[in-house]
Amino acid sequence: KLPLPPFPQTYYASKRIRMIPEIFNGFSSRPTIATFCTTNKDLSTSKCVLCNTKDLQPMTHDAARTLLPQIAEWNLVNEDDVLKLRRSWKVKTFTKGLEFFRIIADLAEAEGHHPDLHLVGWNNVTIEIWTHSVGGLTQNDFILAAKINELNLHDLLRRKASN
Ligand SMILES: C[C@H](O)[C@H](O)[C@H]1CNC2=NC(N)=NC(=O)C2=N1
Repeated sequence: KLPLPPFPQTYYASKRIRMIPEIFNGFSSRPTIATFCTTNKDLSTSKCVLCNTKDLQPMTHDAARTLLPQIAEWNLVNEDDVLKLRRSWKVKTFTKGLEFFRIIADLAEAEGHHPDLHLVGWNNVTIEIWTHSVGGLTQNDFILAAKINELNLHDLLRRKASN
């Protein structure tokens, strides 16, 4: 395994980079040109692709770690070797939790990409996002997470306890 070269910003000059096999070894071997989102704005204004797109492969842990800073408050988890994105919120009431799910459902339907929704202990919402068709993470997951971060869920959420 070659030591991974540092990711100089030049790679993102035109927001299009040649996939470097060593870094994106989860992708098809031949270097492909892909639009690589470089800021949260890019992710939240991108569109999910169909998950049955040919050549869609799970991204490497390193690639996921590189993208993670662009989706504030989301965590990267590894469950039975499946990388997923996870974020939790506290909602004001159980029914506001269901309203939360409704908003997320409309977004997911619009994107054709769907999260796993959990509502536990009446007011704890957790969302997990991963691409089931590839058994791991793809850019779709980061796009959906970025779009969830742009939603104004203020009236559904409990104010953070001011410490
Ligand atoms: C064809 C269409 O893209 C697939 O059925 C979609 C639907 N929503 C999806 N959502 C997620 N998270 N993973 C998938 O693999 C997936 N597949």
